[in-house]
Amino acid sequence: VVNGEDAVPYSWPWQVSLQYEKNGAFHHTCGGSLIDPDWVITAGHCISRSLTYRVVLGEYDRAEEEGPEQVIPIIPEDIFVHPLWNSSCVACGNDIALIKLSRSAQLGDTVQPACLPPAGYILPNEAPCYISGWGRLYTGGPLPDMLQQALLPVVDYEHCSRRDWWGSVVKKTMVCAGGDILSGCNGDSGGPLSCPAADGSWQVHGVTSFVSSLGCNTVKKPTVFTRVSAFEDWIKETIASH
Ligand SMILES: C[C@H](NC(=O)[C@H](CCCC[NH3+])NC(=O)C(F)(F)F)C(=O)Nc1ccc(C(F)(F)F)cc1
Repeated sequence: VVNGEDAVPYSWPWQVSLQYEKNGAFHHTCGGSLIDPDWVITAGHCISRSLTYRVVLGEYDRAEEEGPEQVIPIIPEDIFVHPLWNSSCVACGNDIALIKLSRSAQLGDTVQPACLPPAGYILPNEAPCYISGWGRLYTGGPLPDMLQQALLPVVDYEHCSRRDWWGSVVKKTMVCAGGDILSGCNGDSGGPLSCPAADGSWQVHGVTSFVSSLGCNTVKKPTVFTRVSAFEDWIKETIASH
């Protein structure tokens, strides 16, 4: 997250760190969101078939064992990347994946699932949402230890698809947010765009998908998220059948 701030510890209790194993050690590669005690939603581009993954829940400072962490291994067959995701076409969308945990998350003060938005729901322009993650603090910069957050106002499709904004790269199955000095950055992929609902709950409206290859916080290139409300049937189907 570029130009964000340290989150209040455990204030985004659905935020997870998706980590892959390399030479016996695990490394943060993406964010994700707990949406059910057994299921995490992340980005399709976060998954590669050849890697072994684990999920860490109740994480805050990646450099410290603080106590609430729950480290849960992932069985490769329990990763469901959207069938239409094409890794050579991030602009085509469908950048979404579901991960079934090998054991249920223990819910409490530091680990809670987020709600899903109503199917088909479209956020209005300027709606206030938050991005969170352990992605780079600036383009090419380091990964932070503490979870970062930033308030990113939604940029509706009409604005986001303007020629000098994302143009035809952005699709209606995506959500744009931010667009000036605040943005997501590499390593925030797969994490949540969390927006407050009228009833006081938080809904995960976006899965962090891409930023400009010119730089994370490029003016008129807001961070682009997979629009979760466009994939509710697939989410429900996948969870119901596994
Ligand atoms: C460096 C930058 N990386 C990204 O945006 C990667 C996703 C990369 C997926 C493709 N391998 N996502 C992130 O860094 C995220 F944290 F912001 F989500 C990038 O490649 N951006 C980008 C590439 C192509 C297109 C376009 F669709 F236009 F071709 C748009 C953005």
